[in-house]
Amino acid sequence: MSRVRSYFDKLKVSGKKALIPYITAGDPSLDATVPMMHSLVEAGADIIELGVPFSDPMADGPAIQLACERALAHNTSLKDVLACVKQFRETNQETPVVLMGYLNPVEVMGYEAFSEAAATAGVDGVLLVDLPPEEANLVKPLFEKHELDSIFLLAPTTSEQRTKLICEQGSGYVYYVSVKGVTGSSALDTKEVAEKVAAIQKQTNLPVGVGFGIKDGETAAQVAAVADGVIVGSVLVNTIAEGAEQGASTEETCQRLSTIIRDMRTAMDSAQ
Ligand SMILES: O=P(O)(O)OC[C@@H](O)[C@@H](O)c1c[nH]c2ccccc12
Repeated sequence: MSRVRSYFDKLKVSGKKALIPYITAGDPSLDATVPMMHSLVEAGADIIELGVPFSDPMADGPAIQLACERALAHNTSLKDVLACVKQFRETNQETPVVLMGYLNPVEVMGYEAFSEAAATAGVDGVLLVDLPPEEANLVKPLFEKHELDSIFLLAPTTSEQRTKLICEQGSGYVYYVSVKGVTGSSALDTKEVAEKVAAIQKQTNLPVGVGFGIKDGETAAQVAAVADGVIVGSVLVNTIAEGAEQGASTEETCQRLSTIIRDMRTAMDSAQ
């Protein structure tokens, strides 16, 4: 069984929900990425979504677009991102790492070469925003061969039929996007999320993670009450950006990220 699935199973036994932070690799620097990953885990993160910077991140709002720009400004490549995962794995073999990005850099590296390199580095799952499940057979056999989970997005507008297909094609977990729009949005409707997640859970045994618009302990706890995982990106990425503007040290930025994650962890656990 994949590290992602067995981690979710373990959480279920202890009655906890997964807290899944997203950061963009290479932002503000490549050197800061691995220390930030470790800090997130120490503060209570369960799975890390590591963003592969891309020049045209069409599903991302301004916060993550700028993070991609900062990372690309010093030439962070897919190879660099994989090197981060490898370095992270030197001292952490438990925390699943999911690469989050767009198809183009993977295509440039080559699907086979990417799958092999990702698995060797210690990546557990891959979410390619612009790879629709209908075209997943391009890469899925390779991901399976290398024991990489394929994670797909479900939107509020996804039909029941397509939800079924996504659940069949996906592994590890499915990602329910809580609102129409881009990352960093603000209007999350917990009631609507609860209904959608329940409908998805009827279709699949895969854990359902929810992301978009979760920015504090309160929203994290509300979502944790109705889903298997809580995914949080822009609030962390904005904190990283602020630190970079103020000339904060990596340590200082790590501490700020820890505070946010710790608050969410506490709120999520006490609400269970
Ligand atoms: O930023 P938010 O609103 O907290 O949502 C998480 C999201 O950023 C992260 O999962 C993510 C980063 N890039 C993406 C692209 C598509 C879907 C999801 C993502």
